Amino acid sequence: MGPILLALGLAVLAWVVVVGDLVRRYRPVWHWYLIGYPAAAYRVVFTWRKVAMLNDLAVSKRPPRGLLGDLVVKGDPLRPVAPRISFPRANRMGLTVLVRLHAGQTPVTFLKAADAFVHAWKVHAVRVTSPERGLLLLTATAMDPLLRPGLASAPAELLSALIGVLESGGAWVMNLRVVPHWLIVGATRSGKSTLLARLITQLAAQPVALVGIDCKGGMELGLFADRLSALATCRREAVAVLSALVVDMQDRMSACRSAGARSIWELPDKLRPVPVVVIVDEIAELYLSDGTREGKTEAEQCSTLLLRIGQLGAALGLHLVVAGQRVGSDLGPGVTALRAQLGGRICHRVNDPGTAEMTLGDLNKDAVAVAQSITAEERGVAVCTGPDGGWSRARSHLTPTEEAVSTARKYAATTPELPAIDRALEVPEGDDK
Ligand SMILES: Nc1ncnc2c1ncn2[C@@H]1O[C@H](COP(=O)(O)OP(=O)(O)OP(=O)(O)O)[C@@H](O)[C@H]1O
Repeated sequence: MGPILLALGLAVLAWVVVVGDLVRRYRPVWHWYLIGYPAAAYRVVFTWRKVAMLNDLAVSKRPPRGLLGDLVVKGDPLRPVAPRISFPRANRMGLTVLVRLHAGQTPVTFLKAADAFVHAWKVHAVRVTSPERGLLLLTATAMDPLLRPGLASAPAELLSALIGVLESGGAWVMNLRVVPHWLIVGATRSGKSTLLARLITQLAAQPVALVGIDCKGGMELGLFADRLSALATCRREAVAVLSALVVDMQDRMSACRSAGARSIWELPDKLRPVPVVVIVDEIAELYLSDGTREGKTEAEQCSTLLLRIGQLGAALGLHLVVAGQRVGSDLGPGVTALRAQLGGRICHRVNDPGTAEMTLGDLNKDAVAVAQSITAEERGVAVCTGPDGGWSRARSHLTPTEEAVSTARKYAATTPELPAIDRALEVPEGDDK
């Protein structure tokens, strides 16, 4: 009887392990609710006091002094008291815990302890936010939701592009009406071009002019030439295109002034010029000087023109999306000034800490640390800023080049014409050597 029972027990155990593994792989949410959450909740409740003490989250309280007749009884040791927490509440991605702060405590010490929570609770990440004064919300994600991101959805709006999914499972949207200019950085093979392809695919169907500046000979943006209203493939052409855009910007300004409008969006439909999105691939190619006087002048011109569009373009329907492998002050002072105008930031894996710092450091130090921890395997993963000043890890939808190219071709006939730029790009006769 004994060996039969043992064999039966082992068979049941093996079955549970195999089924558990299958559920984890194919139904991760079920696995989380059935197995992951109870174990994590147990860890949160039973490790809370210890983690709080080790990370200076507990406050030392003096026990009440006792009175024994006329004598005050003293001498009890100080008692560390951890802040009170709610019972962990499960959600699809992980769990949340509310913490009631002791008087005098601030969220900063809890932010520093986020890593300690991750290890003690064996979860992927813990975010600390404060929904109201005196309360903290610890949001733990069980596993990296960006490993197998689903498809998010977002309402179709003019100048808005659904790029991918946020770590929270929500839609990652670049809405140029809300955040007019963007800086996208990432080392080689980190996912920049895929993201630009996604952006172009999303904007292609909209009544928007797309202008490409790709000084790597047009290798990247040239693929979408059918849907581009203009494409500059070298710095000389970039100066011509940007100068024409600045002239166009001045025309838009006068149109708004004479109609008493503060932006092109206040103009009547008939008078409203088409919005223009200028996509720059590899910003360094515009700013780095080759040592020649001509190169230096062109770099300075690009810097000044981009800055002008960044400063004045938003209300006039001129938007910048600037991408590059790295941005740093060595590209010249103009790049720091331009960065200040590019309110939207996307930082993929980068090779040097300086680039992550330059991209996100002026907005949020924690975001810099998260961007620096993106690995080479996490292609398409980035830290992006949100419209509310917050930030998140996110992953772009993988848009294959063929799909992006065929979408560009499909909407080629709707490409708005920008004659001023076409004229600027025409090679003057006798200058075609
Ligand atoms: N969101 C994504 N999901 C999955 N894979 C991705 C994603 N984005 C990019 N990749 C993969 O990473 C590879 C490199 O991406 P991409 O060409 O966009 O990088 P890049 O940063 O533009 O590189 P380079 O600077 O060399 O052009 C692509 O071939 C693609 O397969």
